[in-house]
Amino acid sequence: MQPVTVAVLGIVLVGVAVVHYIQAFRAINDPNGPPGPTQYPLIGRIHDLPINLMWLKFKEWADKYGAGGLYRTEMLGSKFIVVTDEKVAEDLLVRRAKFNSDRPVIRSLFDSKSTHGSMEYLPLMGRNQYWARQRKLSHAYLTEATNAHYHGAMYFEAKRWLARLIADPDGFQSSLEDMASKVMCQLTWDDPTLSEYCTKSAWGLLTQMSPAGPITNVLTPLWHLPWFLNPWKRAERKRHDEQQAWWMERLLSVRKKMARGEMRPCWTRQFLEKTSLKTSISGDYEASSVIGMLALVGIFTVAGPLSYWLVAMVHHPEWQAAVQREIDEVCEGQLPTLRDTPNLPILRACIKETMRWKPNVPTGVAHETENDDVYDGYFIPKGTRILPLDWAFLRNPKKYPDPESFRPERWLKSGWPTYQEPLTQYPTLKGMTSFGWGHRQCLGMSLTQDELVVACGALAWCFNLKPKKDPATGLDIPVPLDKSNSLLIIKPDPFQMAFEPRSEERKQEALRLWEEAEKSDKRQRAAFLRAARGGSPAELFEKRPTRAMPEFEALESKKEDVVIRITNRVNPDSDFEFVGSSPSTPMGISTEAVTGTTIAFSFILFGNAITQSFMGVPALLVDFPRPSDPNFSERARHLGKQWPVFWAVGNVFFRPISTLGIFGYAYTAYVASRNFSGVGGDWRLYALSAACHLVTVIHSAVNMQPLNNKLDGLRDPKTSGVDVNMAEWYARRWIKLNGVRMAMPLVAGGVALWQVLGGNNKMTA
Ligand code: HEM
Repeated sequence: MQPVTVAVLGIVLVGVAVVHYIQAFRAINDPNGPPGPTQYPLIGRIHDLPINLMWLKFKEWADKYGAGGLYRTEMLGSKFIVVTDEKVAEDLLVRRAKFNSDRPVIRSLFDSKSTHGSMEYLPLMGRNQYWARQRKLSHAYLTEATNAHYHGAMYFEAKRWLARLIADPDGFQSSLEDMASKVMCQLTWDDPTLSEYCTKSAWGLLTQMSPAGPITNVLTPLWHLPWFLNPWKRAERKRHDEQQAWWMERLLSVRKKMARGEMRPCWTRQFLEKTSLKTSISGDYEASSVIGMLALVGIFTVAGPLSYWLVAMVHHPEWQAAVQREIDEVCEGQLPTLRDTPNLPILRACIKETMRWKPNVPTGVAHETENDDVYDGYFIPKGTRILPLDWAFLRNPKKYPDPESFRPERWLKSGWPTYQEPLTQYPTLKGMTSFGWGHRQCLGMSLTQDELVVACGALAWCFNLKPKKDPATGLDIPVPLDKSNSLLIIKPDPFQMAFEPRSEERKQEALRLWEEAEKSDKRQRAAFLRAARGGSPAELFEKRPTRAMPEFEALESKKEDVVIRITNRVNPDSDFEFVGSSPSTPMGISTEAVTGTTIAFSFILFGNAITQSFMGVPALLVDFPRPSDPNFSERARHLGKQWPVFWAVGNVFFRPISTLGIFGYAYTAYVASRNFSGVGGDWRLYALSAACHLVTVIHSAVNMQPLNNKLDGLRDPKTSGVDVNMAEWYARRWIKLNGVRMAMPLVAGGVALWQVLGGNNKMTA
């Protein structure tokens, strides 16, 4: 090629690229679209959005572009509407919740939205069937626990924490998280000793899902590198598999203890004993995930505000003193309990102000739109992420004058825009913007408020929270106000402070309370075990039917992003040990729907066969003459004419549904054999049901059809060659053979129904 030609081609190509770029630039910065920082094609605004303290940059843009309550931005092709005003959030996320309640994909998790049925992370799921049923279950369990004051778990753990702070004040940050974790481990598995691993596991998931976690959450294309070049995917596979195995091990261990009558009440027992019989939760895998996820989500969410409470109290000794005075007066020297909550408005105001001042999910959690929409004249395309920027809501100077300062009086004194009466009820954390919006609003609001009242109340009762003195200089070591990690749920960076018991008497009282609580707990546990082993109360808890759940065996699925392949043998001494499982149903088909429909088919076929054998054919044979009777030939011909009418429905309708029965039961057998979620039971019995339908179909074709032809042929014996004298015999033979078409669907449907209702499990329990 001539150099001139090359040059011309080069210029043309560059020209085309420039024109495309300009067009893309104009499109992305459409002057009729929502306001926002200038976007660049492909990258959007990724280049100047810092990974650290990202919400501050979002707020800076909010101040510049968000006067109308929202602005838009883009990151590597993902469109964002950042909402900066509560009213707009209300419009978009509550009033239009029907189509604005989906979640965006989190790239560095496998199937974060559960699109392919992984069913693992309720708060991250798309708006699908798994989310709906898990949300319902979580809501029910949390409400019940709230009403029962968490069965004393919070009081118990708060006392333990006070004793730990007295013994090791410098370890306060880890004992604080451990306290929150122990509360959740008690509620979920009645086992506070699991807290350490649970916290570690929560940390792993939180990091993995945060934009400031693995780079693949920001530079998403990296996630798609081949496995051998992809350290992020390999690391996530390991983390994920360990977490799922651990959750599953928890459930199996509860079931084992239940079998011995040794399991005290907790959510997992509640599920296995009661909920599993009536819920649509698909099985062990899903149950272990929803309960495990609840345990995880309740750790850092509560630990964050609790850490900031310490910061607030150290910086505001005047409010600390006010809280202490209130508690001393209201509780008359006792540790505060949840019954005191209405009488502790200053405590609640300081807790709420802490959460306003230092929100621990500062960016909010993104929703994703499922429809194209127009809001306030702006077009919002389907698939846009809507980010309710909590940092901006809580720093709105109109609603929160002097927003940067810690001012609990804004909740306590009339004249402040946020003041609300009665003070026995307000201030309350419930309904705060920090807990999100619409159909996805947080389910842990009551738990958070209650745990913070108990824990912060206990701290104020026992300690003066102060800066720590530097032993070298004798000066206060500063407690920073603006240092935190940058994960989705934040907490302050490690800092030092002092926990000074308010008096020697209080200190001794705190130690005594813990000693007493610990002894009483041990006594109760021992008494429960004794009763269980003695046989009587155990019967209250065991030998109840639990829903049939398949045991687990190795499985691999081809779809890398969906498969849950648990490879480590977590519990070698368990009867229930397993090496793998998959949560999803093949091709996303609901097994329960298939099995239910197939069982219905079986019983329809059974009903049809009964009608034919005991009504239909006998009716045709009423007063059938003998062959010697002069009317015989005419009557036989008549039978031949009636027969196709009688049998047509069988051919057109019942034979195809009998065939569908084979496929339906075969599918269920396959699902049960591979431990996909869905109905429980023994796959061999479902295979037996499929075989019954197969027998029916073959029997119909081989034995019944020739008789049909003969009966049909009675219409015109001369051409068909049928022996007319045999007319009644053919019909009676047909009735006899039809017995198989009655028995087989009955066996198939009966066995399958029995399995679905958990009968098979009762035998093995
Ligand atoms: C200070 C404490 C907490 C804060 C600030 C918080 C915040 C949030 C936020 C922002 C969301 C997403 C809302 C949305 O998408 O609009 C959420 C969802 C959720 N939270 Fe919390 N949360 C807290 C404590 C808890 C606790 C203690 C639990 C339970 C033990 C909990 C359970 C959940 C669940 C299950 C969801 C998912 C709801 C869904 O997707 O349908 N949260 N939370």
